[in-house]
Amino acid sequence: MSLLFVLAPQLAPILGVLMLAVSSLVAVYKRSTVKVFKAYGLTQASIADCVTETFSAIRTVRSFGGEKRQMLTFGNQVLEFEKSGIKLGVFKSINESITRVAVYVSLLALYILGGNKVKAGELSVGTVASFIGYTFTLTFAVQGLVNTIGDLRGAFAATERINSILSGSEIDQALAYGLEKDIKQGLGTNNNLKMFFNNDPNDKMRSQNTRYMSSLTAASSVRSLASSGDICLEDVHFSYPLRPDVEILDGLNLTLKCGTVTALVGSSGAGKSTIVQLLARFYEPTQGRITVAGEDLRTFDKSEWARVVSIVNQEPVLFSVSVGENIAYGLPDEHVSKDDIIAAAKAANAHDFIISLPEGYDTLVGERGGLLSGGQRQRVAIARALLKNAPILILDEATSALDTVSERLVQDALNRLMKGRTTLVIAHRLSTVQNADQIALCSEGKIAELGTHAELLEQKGDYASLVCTQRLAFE
Ligand SMILES: Nc1ncnc2c1ncn2[C@@H]1O[C@H](COP(=O)(O)OP(=O)(O)OP(=O)(O)O)[C@@H](O)[C@H]1O
Repeated sequence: MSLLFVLAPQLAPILGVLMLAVSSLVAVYKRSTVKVFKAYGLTQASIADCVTETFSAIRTVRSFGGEKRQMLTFGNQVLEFEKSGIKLGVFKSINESITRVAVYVSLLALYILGGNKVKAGELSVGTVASFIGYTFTLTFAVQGLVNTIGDLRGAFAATERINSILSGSEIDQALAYGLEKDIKQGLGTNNNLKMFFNNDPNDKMRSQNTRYMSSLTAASSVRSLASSGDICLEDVHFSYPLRPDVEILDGLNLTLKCGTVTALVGSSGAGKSTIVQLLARFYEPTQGRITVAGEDLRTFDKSEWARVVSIVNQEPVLFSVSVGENIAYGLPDEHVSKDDIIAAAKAANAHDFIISLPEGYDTLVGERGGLLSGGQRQRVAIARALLKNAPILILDEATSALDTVSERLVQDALNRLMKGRTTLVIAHRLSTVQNADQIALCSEGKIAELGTHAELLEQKGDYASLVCTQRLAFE
């Protein structure tokens, strides 16, 4: 810049005007495109959301014949995206045109003025030529800056959306810092993981984390407590964060004796799945506590707790990798040998169907395991749970969606899985829970009846009526 002033003090004011014009245009450009870029980013994100949601719940969509509705929603979003894209394009081209016109008009003025000065003998041709050369370079640099600022707008709009999601949820210390500790142990040279932790600017938060982590029960104790102690839900109250005024559990007490099977029954909406979510620590009780061998679960870090609890759901989620890799996912942080995978698959009654697949254990299972039948998916999930070998097992309506043959194979595999573990089974079909060591009937957020099948039948209470209703339904 100073070189330019030395070269041509007379032309510098023109350059100043030129720079001022371009800078003003940059400022105007920045302000005018914020909203348009934001709308463009949002419509793009909503298309992605729609696709992810549809494909992750494709069975539900199909079972309701919802394809047309999903296609309409997707089509509307594409049109919205097209509209906002065109609007953005128009904005970009108007701004680009104005910027270019301003630049070239300024250059024209420069040529005229420079030419006149040369003609009058005030400046040499060389000076004017170098001046114009520098001005060109500067102009293109400013234009590049304008374009970069344009791209940054899009990035800012996306960042704002991410921040609005992050700021809406509090950090779950038991999960976040347990996870951080876990990942740090395995960081090694993995730069993909390192980038999550290198830039923590908040030292205060870090010292809180350290205090929090040091108050946790040691990892080795978690497994031994879970393997040897009863699990007690003591006066547990719970409301979901999105409906804090509705009490789902209202002073619930229940003991799951170590190494035995407890069946949880009750009408729809009674709170059975909520109990599972609390045991898995997806949520914490709003009042009361859950203990294992007398230790409050909140003193365990969540990743340690996750290692000692296996959950097998009615609709197990498989990943779109091979069958073998899905089974090995039972121990995600370890190298699992092929022999261990096969042993788990055999115990889960899954080996025979797996070896009949086109590529055996290397066969890909498709998106969410969609290339396998419901019973096959469950047996793969059971093999995964067997490999995990967790002392606590939760079966959430694991056999209710199967035909008789599949159900027998799955039930057989489950019996093997349940052996020696503290198990909680949720099943609507009472025939599947009759052999449990105890049956708990959940009603209005409490355990209303507790005992063996025979004891509860004798009580002639709600459980007895449920059994009666289901018998009638089967007759
Ligand atoms: N994430 C949530 N946010 C708010 N309320 C919820 C949430 N999940 C469940 N509920 C409510 O909590 C209550 C208990 O639900 P829960 O799923 O525990 O019942 P359930 O006994 O397992 O029912 P089902 O046998 O039909 O699965 C229901 O009234 C339900 O509407």
